[in-house]
Amino acid sequence: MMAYSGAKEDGREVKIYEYLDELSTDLAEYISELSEASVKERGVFAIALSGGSLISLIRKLCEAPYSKTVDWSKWYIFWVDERVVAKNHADSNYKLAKDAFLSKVPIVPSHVHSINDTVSAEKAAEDYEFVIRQLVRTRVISVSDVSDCPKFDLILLGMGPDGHIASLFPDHSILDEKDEWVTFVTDSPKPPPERITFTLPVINSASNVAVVVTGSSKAEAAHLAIDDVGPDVPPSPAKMVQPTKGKLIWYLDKAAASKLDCTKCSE
Ligand SMILES: O=C(O)[C@H](O)[C@@H](O)[C@H](O)[C@H](O)COP(=O)(O)O
Repeated sequence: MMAYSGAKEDGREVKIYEYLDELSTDLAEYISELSEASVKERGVFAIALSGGSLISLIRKLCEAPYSKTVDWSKWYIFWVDERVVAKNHADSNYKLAKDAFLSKVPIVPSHVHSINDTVSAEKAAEDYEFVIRQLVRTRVISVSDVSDCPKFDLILLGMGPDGHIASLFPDHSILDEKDEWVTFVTDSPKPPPERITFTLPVINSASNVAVVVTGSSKAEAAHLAIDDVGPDVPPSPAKMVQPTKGKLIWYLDKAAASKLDCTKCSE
């Protein structure tokens, strides 16, 4: 049973689940509904994945009914962030998604847009932005009418205990990046150090963003990102996820939600 689902004043929704199994069932249903709506509206579904625990939480999409009901041929896959390692390396977000998800559903191989793993982080970010530009031009990826940024149908994020999302880490100058769509870091505090990442303007231009957070190690970061903690606490990267026109949903398990202020959470 879901413990709590509440819409906040600013259009965000926070969903809290007693059991991981329920969270992942609901998440699969949510993704399949967005896919259906997007295919109906635009003929395609452009989704960007992160790495980490998120991937195992979307695994139900590979099972019935979704394995059969989702229009996989219309899916285009991107990575919100990627570690700059070979695609067959254990640290690769591509490999993680491929092994646990993409290889189990009939996605068209040419619709899977992973990074160039043979070049530097800087060049990989540049190449990836170029790929995205081409697909915006042909409207495989929609475009935001407010920011000129790509408008992904869905961006899926995890969050670290330090409040990072994608490869946007706290107190990093990358958080101020306004011009690039995809940028790089060579000093990630979470290994491996070299990564490429979507920038905040791209994340905040998406039609839908879901932040999926589980486990007690993330409870404090979830509280700081979701609750109103006043102007004295500098916003974490996760708090800076505020889609301009899109919809934001937080999917939390009970442990990750254990430090939220919300009074209704225990109802
Ligand atoms: O490449 C990465 O490291 C991920 O894309 C990263 O942004 C991840 O989503 C968070 O670190 C949460 O990871 P966990 O859910 O595994 O804690």
